[in-house]
Amino acid sequence: MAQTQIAENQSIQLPTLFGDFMMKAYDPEVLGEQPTVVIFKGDLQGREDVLVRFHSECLTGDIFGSLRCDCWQQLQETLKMIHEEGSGAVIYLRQEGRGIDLVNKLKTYILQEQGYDTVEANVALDLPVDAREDSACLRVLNDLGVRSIRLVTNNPDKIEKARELGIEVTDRVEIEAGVCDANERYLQTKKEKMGHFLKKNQQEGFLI
Ligand SMILES: Nc1nc2c(ncn2[C@@H]2O[C@H](COP(=O)(O)OP(=O)(O)OP(=O)(O)O)[C@@H](O)[C@H]2O)c(=O)[nH]1
Ligand SMILES: [Zn+2]
Repeated sequence: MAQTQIAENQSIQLPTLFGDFMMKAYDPEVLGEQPTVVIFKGDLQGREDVLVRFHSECLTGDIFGSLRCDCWQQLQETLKMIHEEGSGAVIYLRQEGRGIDLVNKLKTYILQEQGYDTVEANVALDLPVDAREDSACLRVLNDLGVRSIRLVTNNPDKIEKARELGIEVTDRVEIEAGVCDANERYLQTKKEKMGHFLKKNQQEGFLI
């Protein structure tokens, strides 16, 4: 007979293309929002310097493999890194379009097709350039018992926001993946206008 008593917030096993992981979903704190998800490996209770990525939802990239951005490649690369290291976590935040939502992101894509860059397109539509709020990360890290993290990101703002939340970030792990024709301008804009630590480009190997 199956055990029907399910402990609150229990993790499930998630075998993936990248190895065996565990997964948990958290009820949203705000009604109507999507649950934050964590996919992780290893017993992280009390651990320091855990490899962690805060990954912002990107339906076009994460689900359909869009090459307009680098999200899908970053997600895959991080899961591979965690698997190789034997422990770590990806906190999947429901912040589609850097928090402006999918419909608005697609509107910005229409402007980008007319020549606007990713920042200009948001501004032209009177949308914030970055509307993300990361407090869910603290909730997840506390739940897993993680003491400090090595954050997988190229975004300096993410590190600063994490520290403001009280998360101890001991190091940054760079994650450059999947530069191609379709996302080169997007990456260049992240580097020039948002200060991302990005080096590579597809021809010369490095962004200028
Ligand atoms: N508004 C907007 N959002 C986008 C666009 N392209 C991708 N995104 C969203 O951007 C988010 C990912 O953020 P990025 O700026 O690519 O990277 P980051 O997460 O800040 O930094 P990394 O940790 O280095 O990946 C996802 O939520 C995507 O849906 C775009 O052209 N406009
Ligand atoms: Zn994306």
